[in-house]
Amino acid sequence: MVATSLPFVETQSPAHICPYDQACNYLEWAAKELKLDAGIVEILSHPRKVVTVSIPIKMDNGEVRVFAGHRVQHSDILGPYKGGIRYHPAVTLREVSALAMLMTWKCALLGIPYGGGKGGIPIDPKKFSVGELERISRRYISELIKDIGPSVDIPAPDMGTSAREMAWMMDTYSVNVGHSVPGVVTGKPLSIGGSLGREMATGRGVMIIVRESLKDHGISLTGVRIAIQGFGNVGGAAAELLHQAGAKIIAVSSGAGGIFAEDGLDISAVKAYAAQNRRSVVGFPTAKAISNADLLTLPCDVLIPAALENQITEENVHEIKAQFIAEAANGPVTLEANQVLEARGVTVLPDILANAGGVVVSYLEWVQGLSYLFWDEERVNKEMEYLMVQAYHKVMEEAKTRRVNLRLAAYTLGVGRVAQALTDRGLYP
Ligand SMILES: NC(=O)c1ccc[n+]([C@@H]2O[C@H](COP(=O)([O-])OP(=O)(O)OC[C@H]3O[C@@H](n4cnc5c(N)ncnc54)[C@H](O)[C@@H]3O)[C@@H](O)[C@H]2O)c1
Ligand SMILES: N[C@@H](CCC(=O)O)C(=O)O
Repeated sequence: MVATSLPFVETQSPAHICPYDQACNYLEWAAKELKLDAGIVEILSHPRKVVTVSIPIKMDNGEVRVFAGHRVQHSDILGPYKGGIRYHPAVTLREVSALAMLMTWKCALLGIPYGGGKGGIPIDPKKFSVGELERISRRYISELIKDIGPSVDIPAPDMGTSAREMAWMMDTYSVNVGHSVPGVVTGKPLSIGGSLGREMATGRGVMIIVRESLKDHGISLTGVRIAIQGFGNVGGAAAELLHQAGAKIIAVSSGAGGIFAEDGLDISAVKAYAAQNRRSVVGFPTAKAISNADLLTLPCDVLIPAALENQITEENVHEIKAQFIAEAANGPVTLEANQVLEARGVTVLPDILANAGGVVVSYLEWVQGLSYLFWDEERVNKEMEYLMVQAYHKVMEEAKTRRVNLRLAAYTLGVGRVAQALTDRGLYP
């Protein structure tokens, strides 16, 4: 086992599976296959910088509350740290650290010039007013002014955040440094240098990877039965695009539960319903109610977990009936469950490939901003599709050459690129 202790004191993750240990197990697995030097693995199993700040905020009722805000910078060997900021009650420093590490491998796998980072605040955004969320976001980023920047660390949306928070963060950073710096975050609104196509990008990438994998198995998307856990930025967009491509979306869910329709859901109607119901799909008429746990075990062709990590574990893996699993979320399948699924012949499309469309278009947004030249949506989608399909084929080829499953293939490519760069750069001093 590689050392998985983080250089700070931290309470254990509330989930029984520690996400950071899980991330280190994946790294160790890839390192063994690549026969990496133990020193390289030791370096890569620790984040380069871990920052936790206090965020004191005056609530709407006048009360002062203090929140913790994390930013973990895992590696900048290949370029500036890159990764989203999550607002969710289950956020812990260990979770953010694990997600930062995943970003390093994801960017390396896609061949985009970034390292990996992640941020998070353990709050449920639904329980705060817009004004409170704005003050939290602005104070959080103002505490991180010295740690981020367009060539240092570039945040983006993740669970519980969107273009709105990115605009507040970009503005706060710009005001603090004294001039406008659009490149400090990606996933911004179009009005301040965002990219066309970014909002749907992660879902579009999921659709592309599912389509390519089905194609390799001689299956077309038409009529394929798909269940999707999570109906937010990623799950909602994936549902819409897969539905448009002819697939039958039989179930979707939000945090409080899901909905199921044997003959397929009308995704535009579900979207409209969720928009009116604080982004919840619960209670959608003409569909049956279903729990988030039962959604995962529905008989379907493709299962897309698009919410939290550790959803498919040793406990429920034997009940999973889908033949394809596309990890739209980060880390939804544990290593043990992954091995059981692979042994059963289930195709697991790993997160660092399947959900990379978001960071790819973040990269395209950053490139457009730096060159002061903005593209139409068709061009953005085309460039993203090219990078995603290219990465998909590289993973397939790697899996074939090494005779390993797709997750290990994706990891050997991602980890291998970072390890090579680390070796070439050498260790200072
Ligand atoms: N936003 C991006 O660009 C992006 C890119 C790559 C990967 N991801 C990953 O995709 C996942 C979803 O992110 P998002 O941006 O769509 O977030 P989001 O906040 O827009 O949506 C999250 C969805 O999950 C649901 N949810 C929350 N808690 C849940 C629970 N306990 N069980 C089931 N569902 C629950 C929410 O109701 C919502 O429908 C995360 O793992 C994130 O890291 C996001
Ligand atoms: N949060 C997203 C997007 C990151 C980005 O665009 O920087 C992810 O996990 O990939």
